[in-house]
Amino acid sequence: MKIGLYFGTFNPIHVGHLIIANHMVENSDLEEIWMVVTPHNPFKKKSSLLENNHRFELVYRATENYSKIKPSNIEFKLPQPNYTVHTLAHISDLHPENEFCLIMGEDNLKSFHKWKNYEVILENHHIYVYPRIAEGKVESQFSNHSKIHKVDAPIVQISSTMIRNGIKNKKNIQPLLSKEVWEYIDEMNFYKK
Ligand SMILES: Nc1ncnc2c1ncn2[C@@H]1O[C@H](COP(=O)(O)OP(=O)(O)OP(=O)(O)O)[C@@H](O)[C@H]1O
Ligand SMILES: O=C(O)c1ccc[n+]([C@@H]2O[C@H](COP(=O)([O-])O)[C@@H](O)[C@H]2O)c1
Repeated sequence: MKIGLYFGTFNPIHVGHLIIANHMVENSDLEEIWMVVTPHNPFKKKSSLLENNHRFELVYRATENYSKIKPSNIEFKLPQPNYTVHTLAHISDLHPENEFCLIMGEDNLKSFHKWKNYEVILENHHIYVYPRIAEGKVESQFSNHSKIHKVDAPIVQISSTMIRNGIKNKKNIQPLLSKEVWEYIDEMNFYKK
C-alpha cells in the first residue's frame, strides 16, 4: 500500500491539517495518510507543548471518522529530538510491505536542505508538497526534482499558535477545530494559561 506520512507537532491538530490530509488522500495516488505525532521537532522549543499522549488523543479523535486517515505514535519511543530520517527508516523496517511517502508544506520544503540527511530521505522516499504561504525560496535543487510532487491543495491560513493564543485570551476558536477536538480541549482545560 502507498501511504503518505504527515508529520507534525499537532499542538493541537486543527481543520487546516485535516483539510490537507483529506485532500491528499482523495486527490493523489496515496491510499492512506498516517498523521505522525512528533514529540519534539528539532527546530522547535518544547515550551507550551501539551503532553505527547494528549496530542495523540486529539489526533485520534479528529481522525476517528476518516477511514483513510490514521493517527500514529511511532515517534514516541524513538530518541529525541525527532529526526524524520530516523523515523522513516524505522517505519519502513516495521512495514516492508508498504511504500512510505512524505507529505510536506511548501514552507517546510524551503528549509528542507537543513534537515538531517535530507539527501537520504529523497533517495528513499517520494515527497508530496502542498502550497503554503511563507517567506523565502525553495532551493533550485528541489524545484524540478523527480521525487518531489506538487499537489494543488487549498491554502488555509490557520495555525496551532492562533488556537492556543485564542483560548488563552478567551476567544471563541471553535470553527478552527473538529467538534471532538474542541470538546476534549475544553473538558481538560488545555491552553487556558
Ligand atoms: N493551516 C495549515 N495548512 C497546511 N499545513 C499546515 C497548516 N498548519 C500547519 N501546517 C503544516 O502541518 C504540519 C504540522 O503542523 P504543526 O503541528 O507545526 O502546526 P502549526 O499550526 O504550524 O503549529 P504552530 O503554530 O504551533 O507552529 C507542519 O508541516 C506545518 O507546516
Ligand atoms: O529531520 C529533521 O531534521 C527535521 C527538521 C525539522 C522538522 N522536522 C520534522 O518535521 C515535522 C513537522 O514539524 P512541525 O513541528 O512543524 O509540525 C516534525 O515531524 C519534525 O520532527 C524534521
